[in-house]
Amino acid sequence: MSRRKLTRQQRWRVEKIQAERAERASKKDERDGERLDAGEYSAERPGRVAAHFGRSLEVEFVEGDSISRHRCHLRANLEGLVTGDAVIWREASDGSGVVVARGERTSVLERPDLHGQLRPVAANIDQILIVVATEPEPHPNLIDRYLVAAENTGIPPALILNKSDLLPAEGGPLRTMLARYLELGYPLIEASARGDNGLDALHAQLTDRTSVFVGQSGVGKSSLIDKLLPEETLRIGALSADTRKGKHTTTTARLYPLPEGGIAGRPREGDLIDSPGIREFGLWHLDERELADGFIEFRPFLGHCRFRDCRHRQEPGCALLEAVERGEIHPERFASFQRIRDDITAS
Ligand SMILES: Nc1nc2c(ncn2[C@@H]2O[C@H](COP(=O)(O)OP(=O)(O)OP(=O)(O)O)[C@@H](O)[C@H]2O)c(=O)[nH]1
Ligand SMILES: [Zn+2]
Repeated sequence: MSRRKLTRQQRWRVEKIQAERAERASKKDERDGERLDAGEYSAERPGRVAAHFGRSLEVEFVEGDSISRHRCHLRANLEGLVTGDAVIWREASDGSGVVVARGERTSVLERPDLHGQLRPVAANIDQILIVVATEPEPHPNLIDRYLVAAENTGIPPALILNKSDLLPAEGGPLRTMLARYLELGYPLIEASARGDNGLDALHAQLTDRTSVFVGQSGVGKSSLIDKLLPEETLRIGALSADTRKGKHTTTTARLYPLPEGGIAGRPREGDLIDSPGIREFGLWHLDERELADGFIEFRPFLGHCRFRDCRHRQEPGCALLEAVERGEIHPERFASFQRIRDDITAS
């Protein structure tokens, strides 16, 4: 494991300590309602939730090229804010603040909590970057699973083929398979966290958007993020080295500004939201209809089967089966759909 990766894991642990501090500070927060009325806060400003710690938040405030972060607490009636949320906040003279309102969400990523209930973990994400590599080789149907999950959130996905330095000269089976997704209209970027191959294309894909990286362990998400974020950005939020080793911690999703070319001090190019929970993004609570709808090339045929409750197995007049026959749906994608359906209906 790389040294920088350890640093990131420590940082996630440090967030827990911050959360505990915030909890202690929250008692003091109760007095702030009175301070608001007494006019001790600035006028209202737009901001974005950069991290969430128990009862307080870190709000990012962008003014021209300068970005500042402010520990904020919430007005009593504001609940359920997540990283990435647009907010209205007011700053106190000591740089802390209070969040007074939440903006509309354009999208939300959810995952199940300990009780299996879906909870939002991040909001206003513009794209899901699905990272794959030749090594580790993707599990069967893995890419389709990620694509379906992404389609279900309404957030556009793009595919990143990392470790392009390991691709055989003739391309190899993974690249051939990925060409199919390009035909379906999904953006595909070949990149390498070793060297600079594809980095320009990756930066272009990230520009003016809020992105998340997902993908199976070992494909190089951390390595790519290390390339995109300068060291000081990665250290945001780390107050001191963690001393409580081995303690289970819940970690918050974090919003990082991406500077142009990954170089500190350059203007912001886009944003990245990352957390272990987001990386494990998957197919939560999908039913068969949502699954079929997640295969974008199936959509024109859905609702056109002879039987309204067609399950697209062997039914006569099945519009999907006919589309496979005519070559309008790739048989591998259809097989993948069937396999995932069998998995989700078996559980
Ligand atoms: N050859 C090559 N190796 C890479 C590349 N990117 C990452 N690696 C290596 O692949 C291994 C896994 O990379 P990570 O960045 O830790 O992968 P990850 O996706 O973050 O894994 P998790 O943190 O477990 O989710 C490391 O040994 C990296 O050095 C690449 O572009 N080319
Ligand atoms: Zn059918």
